[in-house]
Amino acid sequence: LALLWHDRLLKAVRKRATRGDPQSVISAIDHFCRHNEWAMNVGDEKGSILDSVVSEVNPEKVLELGTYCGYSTVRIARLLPPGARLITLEFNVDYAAIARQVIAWAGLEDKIQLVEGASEDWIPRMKEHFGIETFDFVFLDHWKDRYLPDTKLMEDCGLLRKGTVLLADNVICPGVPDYLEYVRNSLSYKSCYFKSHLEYTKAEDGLEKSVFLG
Ligand SMILES: O=C(NC/C=C/[C@H]1O[C@@H](n2ccc(=O)cc2)[C@H](O)[C@@H]1O)c1cc([N+](=O)[O-])cc(O)c1O
Ligand SMILES: [Mg+2]
Repeated sequence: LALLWHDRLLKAVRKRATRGDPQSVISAIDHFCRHNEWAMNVGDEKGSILDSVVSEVNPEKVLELGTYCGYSTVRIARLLPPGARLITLEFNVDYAAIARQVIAWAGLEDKIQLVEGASEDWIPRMKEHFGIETFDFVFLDHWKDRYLPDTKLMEDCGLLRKGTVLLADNVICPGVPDYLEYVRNSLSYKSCYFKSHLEYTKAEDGLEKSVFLG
């Protein structure tokens, strides 16, 4: 059933969005999720906060944990400077297949590398497999119980440098209490909360921006 729903999402994108126009892909997904069937994309309201943080950081190397349908992948990649690269990790093969088509429709394939597998397996391989020393920006939007262990894993693998920005979705709903407690109390991070709403609803949710201090 999930796959059928995702096919309807793809049809909506193909119908409403213009090939090669990322903004129209974003609007098409938001329209579908607001008027047809809710989905756990970061959405338009939190998405514009994401946009402003990405524009401020202007990153060369980006890691996204949790591609899902590729909505935030397209949102981020459309703002990246030429030559910048986004690696996005997706565990579910069905979601990955949808995301690849969404990314292709937006015309952003050459900026994005979608990797299928678990974050804990791929984070330790960023250097030898992708030649990545450190990331400038990380967007966390995957399983909520993985935010903290994966952040510690990125630290241990030396993938964070002084000034790397972590931006975490859903810090209120569904919530990531252990991650929040860590980044807000650790001396290695400067953290701040951007209050917003859960995608396509009136419930509170927000993004936590945490700068690694080295
Ligand atoms: O649960 C949520 N997100 C979990 C996302 C998980 C995604 O991350 C991938 N992944 C990729 C790599 C991995 O290693 C593990 C999973 C999974 O295959 C899935 O595509 C969520 C829930 C609500 N909600 O309102 O309930 C709202 C949101 O914005 C959410 O993000
Ligand atoms: Mg989310």
